[in-house]
Amino acid sequence: MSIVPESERPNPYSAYGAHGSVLVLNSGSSSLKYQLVNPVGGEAIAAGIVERIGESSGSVRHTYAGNTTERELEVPNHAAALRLALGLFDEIGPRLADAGIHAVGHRVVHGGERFSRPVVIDDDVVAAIHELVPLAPLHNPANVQGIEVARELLADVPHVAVFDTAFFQALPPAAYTYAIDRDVARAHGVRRYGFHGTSHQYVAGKVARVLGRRVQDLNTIVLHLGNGASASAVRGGVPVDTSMGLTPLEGLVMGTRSGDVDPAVVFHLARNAGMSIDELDTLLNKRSGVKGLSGENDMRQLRRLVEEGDEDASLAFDVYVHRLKKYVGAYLAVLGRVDVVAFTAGVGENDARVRAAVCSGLEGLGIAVDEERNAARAGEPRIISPDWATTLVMVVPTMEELAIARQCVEAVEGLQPSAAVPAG
Ligand SMILES: Nc1ncnc2c1ncn2[C@@H]1O[C@H](COP(=O)(O)OP(=O)(O)O)[C@@H](O)[C@H]1O
Ligand SMILES: CC(=O)OP(=O)(O)O
Ligand SMILES: [Mg+2]
Repeated sequence: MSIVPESERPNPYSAYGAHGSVLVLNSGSSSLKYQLVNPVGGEAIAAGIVERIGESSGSVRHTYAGNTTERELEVPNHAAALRLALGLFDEIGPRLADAGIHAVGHRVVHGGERFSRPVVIDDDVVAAIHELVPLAPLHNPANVQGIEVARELLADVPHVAVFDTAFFQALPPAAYTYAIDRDVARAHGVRRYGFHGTSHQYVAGKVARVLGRRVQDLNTIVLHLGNGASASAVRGGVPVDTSMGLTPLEGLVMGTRSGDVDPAVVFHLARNAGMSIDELDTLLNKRSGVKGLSGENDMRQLRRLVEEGDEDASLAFDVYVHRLKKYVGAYLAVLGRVDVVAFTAGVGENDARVRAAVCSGLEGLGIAVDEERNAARAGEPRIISPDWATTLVMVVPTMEELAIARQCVEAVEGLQPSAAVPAG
């Protein structure tokens, strides 16, 4: 299989021609990323990020027409962050009133069992997202704040919620069920939901599109390696397993999150270290992962420490890679046949060393990376495995904002969702 040139790929979204731009808002636990996107061509018209929300020294960066404006300032909460961002559109451009905004798309992290596709937001949807706060205490409160302020400031356009969990609502019961007392589990919504679904779905679809294949014919392992990180096994466009669970804590080792641990670690520390539930939550979500092991959560800094011979950093890197390799092996077994392993997100797209380490030793399974192809840098999807490999290893930049923008148009227009259509 090889890459089909962009000019020869049909654009299934050209029918969206009439729909102007979509403002996409992605509220994280301490940041707000935003992008004004053209859903047809896919380009970002303007983009920005507000960081360190709730801390004493926050910052904002806004890019429009090739110019980037940066400011340091205190941003007390997500509502203030959004007012700040929208103010920058009017100050620096493009003016919101002139931007042809067709809809506002909100990334919502937890949609529970209720939402398996994007929905146009009304008061009932806001209440439902609020009800899911206990399942996503780090993410859903910020999402609700973002939605409330955006609906107030951009009252004339439809707002759409696009859920990280939606794609994974198609997981089979064997993959989403925890083997615990079924009555307790049902009463409290305890099951695996999966996250980063917009990215996993986009990348699985994009792989098919750039290879000129039907997504229905491909089995793909997607490795979304950002600050949060997750793996998925996708058979014919449908997810059959993923590494995150009830919350985005399970699975891979992440920047600050532990990923899989024996749940008895929690009981042990509660009983013997006197730690409270909130302290344990903070320990596993914010003081663990590669940061917990090395002091650094940013992969670039971690790699610098490894190169300086820091032993803690080396162990952190090895633990990170070991966990990833285990998930690749597990998903090979789940899928039976794997056509593509696709790396995406900040680490997956940029860190050749991580990709090489994850694939090393897998030659017997038909998986390998070619050193030269792996080292090449490009913003486009590409193949990095050698010609002899039976599984393609690819780097596929994720475009969550574009995927959200397109799902927004589909929800507003009542179009067939693009779930099975190769996106992008
Ligand atoms: N050139 C690079 N090499 C290695 N890691 C990188 C590089 N650029 C970004 N990253 C890593 O990507 C991560 C952030 O990825 P991103 O997908 O933006 O995450 P999130 O959306 O969760 O904030 C950081 O850990 C950062 O270290
Ligand atoms: C769900 C999740 O982990 O999101 P993020 O990677 O943005 O923290
Ligand atoms: Mg991300």
